[in-house]
Amino acid sequence: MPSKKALVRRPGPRLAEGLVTHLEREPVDHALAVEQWDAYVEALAANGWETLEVDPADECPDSVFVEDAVVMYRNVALITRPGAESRRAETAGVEEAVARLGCSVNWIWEPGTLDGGDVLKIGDTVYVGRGGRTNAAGVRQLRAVFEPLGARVVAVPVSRVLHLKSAVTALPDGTVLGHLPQTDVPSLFPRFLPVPEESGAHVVLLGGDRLLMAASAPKTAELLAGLGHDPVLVDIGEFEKLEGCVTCLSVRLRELYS
Ligand SMILES: NC(=O)NCCC[C@H](N)C(=O)O
Repeated sequence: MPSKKALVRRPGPRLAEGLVTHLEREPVDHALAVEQWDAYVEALAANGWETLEVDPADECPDSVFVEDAVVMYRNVALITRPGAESRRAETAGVEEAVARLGCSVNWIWEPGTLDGGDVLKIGDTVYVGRGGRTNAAGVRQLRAVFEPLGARVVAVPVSRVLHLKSAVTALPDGTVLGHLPQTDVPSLFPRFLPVPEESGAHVVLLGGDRLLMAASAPKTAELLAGLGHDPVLVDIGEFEKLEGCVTCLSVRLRELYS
């Protein structure tokens, strides 16, 4: 039976200093961010996910974006080496959390860099964005860890946004959702559905027809509802100011052995 656990990490006190690369910096309201994070975690729980808090990494402003620190394939964890130096200390607590859950653990090593936000899994195909945070050595190391387990790793150029999953994610049937102006090479994906909003490209599969999406993408939510999906909207505006998306605030663990 598939597990439904999700790792999350509470926003740290330095959140407002988080990195911005493709956006103008805007002030972050810390109290509102914490409220939005609570509501995000609550939405996961309300949809049957047991949420597990990773120990804080309070010296790292971006630690709330927990998905960048680990990539899961089945019950195998690949601890990343984040492309931004200020994020490297985030991985220790995540490594501890996945090890405690019984995952086998692998690592990206120097000179490789890889952010979890650059990895999109659709069945056994693992798309990896090669861009500002993930380098060629990181792609090679990811391939070496996951291909022997049966994954097919497809590297995808990313130049217009922070991470591959800032541009595209996928529906339960494998259709890739993307906002065309942000997607370098849409033809790399076998089924591609353009969406009308940048944040509409980000969905977290909650199970069944349910899709967790940002409240900032109402037109895409309507489009997807019209196609028989069930969008669950959460306001993550304070995290969007730091280039965060619904995907990056959790790591879902669906294939743990227990
Ligand atoms: N996977 C993600 O989309 N992560 C968002 C990370 C945002 C953070 N401010 C960063 O620049 O690393």
